[in-house]
Amino acid sequence: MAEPLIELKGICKQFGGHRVLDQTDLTVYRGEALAIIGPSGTGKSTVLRLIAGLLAPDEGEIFVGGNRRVGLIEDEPDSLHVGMVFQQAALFDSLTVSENVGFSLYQHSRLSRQRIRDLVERSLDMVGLPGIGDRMPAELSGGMRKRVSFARAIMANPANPDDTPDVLLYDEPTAGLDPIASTVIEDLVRHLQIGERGCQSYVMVTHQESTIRRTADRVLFLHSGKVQWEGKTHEIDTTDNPLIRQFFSGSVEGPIHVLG
Ligand SMILES: Nc1ncnc2c1ncn2[C@@H]1O[C@H](COP(=O)(O)OP(=O)(O)OP(=O)(O)O)[C@@H](O)[C@H]1O
Repeated sequence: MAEPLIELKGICKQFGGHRVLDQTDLTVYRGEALAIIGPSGTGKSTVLRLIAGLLAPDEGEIFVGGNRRVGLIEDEPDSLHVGMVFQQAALFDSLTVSENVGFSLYQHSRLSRQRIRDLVERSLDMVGLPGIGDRMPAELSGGMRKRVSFARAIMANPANPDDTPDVLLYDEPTAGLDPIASTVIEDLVRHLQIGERGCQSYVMVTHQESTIRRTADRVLFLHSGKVQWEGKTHEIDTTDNPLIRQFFSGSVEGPIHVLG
């Protein structure tokens, strides 16, 4: 039996009187690649922020590595290192791509500038954007900026192996990317999972079908405040669950109502 890394038990969360999560139970197991999917506004990013300790539940308990979390991550660090890859983070427009990607190492490490530049170039290479380190963010397309943000998010400090997270959270890393750029990121997510010093466990929030199929081993479908379906990724093709059938067919007919 796989070991639970993160457990959400009976979580309720509401915003402005709207209950987004309603007695939600959810477990992330060690070594698994889990996708959380579901219609827009159903609370997927909220779940990631709860897992990350950036948001506190109104009710319920969160266990991280078997320990009950009290408060937010800023109050008390977790016993496990939860890493985040939130690509929406804006780039600094006045810095070059290279300075953006290496920002954290320039600020907080004792590595030489040349070493950081080499690491930055490797990271840019991994997202399929070699040789653009001297450009300014304004010169890039939206999709390129997103990949540069991804390159920044996966920068590791080789002088500090403890940097490797126990679980990584990805919030829509391929949204807005063309199919080929999406494949580059999807392959990279898997590569980061199995690679040397990789992080074996991750939670992926995505709407993109290719990303669900290529990066997840297990899928949770969130709707109306609860996990309504869970299964192995290949089971999304065989289940007769009406929510899954409607979601993957894209039909407006069915139990999921399109938000206006
Ligand atoms: N800080 C907040 N203040 C007010 N409302 C919020 C806040 N965060 C989330 N919400 C609301 O909670 C609901 C769920 O938001 P969330 O971003 O978790 O959904 P999601 O499933 O990730 O959506 P999408 O797929 O569209 O990104 C939405 O109605 C959203 O407007």
